[in-house]
Amino acid sequence: MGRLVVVSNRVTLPDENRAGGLAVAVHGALRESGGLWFGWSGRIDPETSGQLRERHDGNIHYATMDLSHRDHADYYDGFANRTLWPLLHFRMDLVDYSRETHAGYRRVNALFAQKLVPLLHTDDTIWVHDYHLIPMAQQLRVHGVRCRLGFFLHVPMPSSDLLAALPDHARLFEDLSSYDLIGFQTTRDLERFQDYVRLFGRGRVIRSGVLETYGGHRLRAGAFPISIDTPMIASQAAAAISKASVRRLAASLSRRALAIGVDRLDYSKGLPERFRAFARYLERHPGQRGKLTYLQIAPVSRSGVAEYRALRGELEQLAGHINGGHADADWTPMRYVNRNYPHASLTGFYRLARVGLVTPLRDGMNLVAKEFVAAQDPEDPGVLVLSSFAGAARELHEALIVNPYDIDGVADAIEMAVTMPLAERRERWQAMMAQLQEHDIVAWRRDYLRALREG
Ligand SMILES: O=P(O)(O)OC[C@H]1O[C@H](O[C@H]2O[C@H](CO)[C@@H](O)[C@H](O)[C@H]2O)[C@H](O)[C@@H](O)[C@@H]1O
Ligand SMILES: O=c1ccn([C@@H]2O[C@H](COP(=O)(O)OP(=O)(O)O)[C@@H](O)[C@H]2O)c(=O)[nH]1
Repeated sequence: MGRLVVVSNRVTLPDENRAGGLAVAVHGALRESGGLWFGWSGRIDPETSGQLRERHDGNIHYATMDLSHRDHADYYDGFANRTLWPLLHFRMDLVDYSRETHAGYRRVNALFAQKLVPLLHTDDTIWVHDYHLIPMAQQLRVHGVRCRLGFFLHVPMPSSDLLAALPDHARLFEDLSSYDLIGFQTTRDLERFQDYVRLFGRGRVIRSGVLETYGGHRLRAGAFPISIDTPMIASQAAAAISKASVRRLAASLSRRALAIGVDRLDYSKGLPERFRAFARYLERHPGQRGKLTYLQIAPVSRSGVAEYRALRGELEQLAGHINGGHADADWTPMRYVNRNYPHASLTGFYRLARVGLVTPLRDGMNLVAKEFVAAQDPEDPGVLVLSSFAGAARELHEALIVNPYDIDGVADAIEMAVTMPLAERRERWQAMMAQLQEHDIVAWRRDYLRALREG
């Protein structure tokens, strides 16, 4: 069997610590099988842009490239994160389309393909990740690459009417037909894509999972829910309890219960709504006053995009307002932190928490939801409050499933989580943990690559 070559916008180099589920999951998959990981280094440097940097660590070969200011502005901040990201998260109101950034997106995809081709072997299996790189396969085919080529979309696939509102949508989605297999997070995403192919994409759904595009090309598509390294997170969390950062957090709570949220600072994560729901919980349940501290970790993300900067300002105001209105001399209801924490500390924080708050307005999967469950103490597990609009809700049925737009409903779910009897907490946790033990990161990688290689 040939090598695995992973291509993603962002490559996380050894010893780098960056928030983001894709990097965590891809790294886990590559560590297991070995192979090449190719993509952007995360650096913008006009002097070195376009130059390939290579490095080996264990069984992983890393090849990365810096970007120029213009490429970064057009491709990453522009078309990927100001056009595709809001579109794919059902936020038509935030979509900003320009032909210039669209051209930049195609230019960087072509550049990536050109740099990757000399590194390829004929029997490689190439696995391209996410919305940044939709045209990548088509570009590689132009260079004569005949390897099996798969694509995985980490974010939601929205309703077909939204996709069809994108100028030049047919060209973009026809580019997908150069892949052999397209993977989605959930069957809902797959179904919505099939609707698009039938209604607007000038193609045919031969049967679920087998499509014929305009021009008669056949390709396969399927749902492959991404997951976590469940046993690793469980043992990391148990060990993390003795880490200094985790002990300090535990001591600072003065025996109060902890609610935790961990999200990139992104409008898809529903943070303003969550903050309001926490305030509503304090108002609707005065008997709970002083019993729960809410820690929100929200590392800054995509700060080159105006909407993200505006969100940061809004959250600072809201957090200040909530604490100003509800704090006591000896208790601050919420702690709001923009730092990025290493995974090992986070798993210890999750284990300390009675409540995990995962309430995105839309999310492809949300690995934090899964990590929170895997990190719990089996004898005294915490409760997950989970948005029905996260991909993870398709699997974690025993969480308290909420509609993140229903502020009263989320407030009451927080109260229910805090007061839930131990027997019910254990029952819910065991069911979710069993799911995560069976469907872990190894299964995700195995199922996807088997489908890609065998198809
Ligand atoms: O690279 P960034 O721009 O800093 O963003 C980080 C990642 O965010 C998104 O993650 C998605 O993938 C997760 C794993 O499948 C999934 O759980 C989550 O729901 C998605 O939002 C983005 O799709 C990635 O490309 C970014 O690397
Ligand atoms: O300070 C932080 C915040 C988040 N994460 C990790 O970033 C990932 C976030 O993935 P998720 O799927 O929840 O959302 P995304 O950010 O990819 O949209 C998870 O593995 C988190 O543990 C981290 O390592 N440090």
